[in-house]
Amino acid sequence: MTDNKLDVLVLREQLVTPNGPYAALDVVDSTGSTNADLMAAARDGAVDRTVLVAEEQTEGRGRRSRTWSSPPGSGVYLSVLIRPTTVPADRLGTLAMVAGLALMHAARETAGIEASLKWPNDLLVGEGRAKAAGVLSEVAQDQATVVGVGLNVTSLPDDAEPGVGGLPAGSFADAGAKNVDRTEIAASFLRAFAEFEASWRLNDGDIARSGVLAGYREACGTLGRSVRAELPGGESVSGEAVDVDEDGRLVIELDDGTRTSVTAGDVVHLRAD
Ligand SMILES: Nc1ncnc2c1ncn2[C@@H]1O[C@H](COP(=O)(O)OP(=O)(O)OP(=O)(O)O)[C@@H](O)[C@H]1O
Ligand SMILES: O=C(O)CCCC[C@@H]1SC[C@@H]2NC(=O)N[C@@H]21
Repeated sequence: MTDNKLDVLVLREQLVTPNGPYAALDVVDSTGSTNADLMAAARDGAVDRTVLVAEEQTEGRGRRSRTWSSPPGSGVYLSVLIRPTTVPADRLGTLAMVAGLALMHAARETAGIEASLKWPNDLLVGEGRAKAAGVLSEVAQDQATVVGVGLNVTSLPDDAEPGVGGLPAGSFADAGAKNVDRTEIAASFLRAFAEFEASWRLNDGDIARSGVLAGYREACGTLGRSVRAELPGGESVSGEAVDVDEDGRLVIELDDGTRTSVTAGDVVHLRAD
């Protein structure tokens, strides 16, 4: 656990207009879920590029209604409200990939650790490929989208260990990062996210044209591995993960050489060797 708190003044100074790319940024001591808070704020008219950071979440949520352990002082839990009015609705989901890339950037810049992305958006660290961060992107109304990121800086306390999910929980500290400062990590992530998101938005959410896809493919440790994608209703698709396509789908090559692609929304679990 770290003793120091996130420094809201430093974050605002670096990131909030007129110097930085965000319109507003708050840090709260405790809340249920920063994603839930910004979803409600979006419906109440909160502006584009609003950021909410929490020291602790009591009802942190992961994808597919899973729980995200968010104990005080050991991680970065934040959400960003984006209103990309020119981006078609069917591309909004790819904002989560933008966040995944920004997580890679923050891991490299602040902790100097080796990390990779597990499709669609888990940040894995260390030799055991443990999950140190995840992304939850939710559409509020119209195009308003809340992108939430949970990142373990130090190990989760034993009693906060996540119970379900296919991956062990990891953290920057477990992966060998020293003197990791949560304010620095949050700032690094938010700077990178703003930069990648600006390009994504300028290109109407096209991940190929914005350069997001190229960066993502490079970072994606799932490619080249044998995987089993579990779909709703007990079905599954097994084969080699060979590509991520221009819509962000994972392309899987089956044993008979045919290819099929799966969307993040459809995959309940992705098991990789
Ligand atoms: N702070 C945390 N750090 C790491 N993992 C966590 C944390 N809190 C919860 N989890 C785990 O992450 C899961 C949510 O992530 P996700 O929905 O991506 O599932 P996953 O098991 O990681 O992926 P998959 O099922 O595709 O293998 C939760 O079910 C829980 O097991
Ligand atoms: O891997 C996942 O399942 C996604 C985890 C996302 C967790 C973050 S923490 C900040 C934001 N608020 C939430 O309730 N969830 C996201």
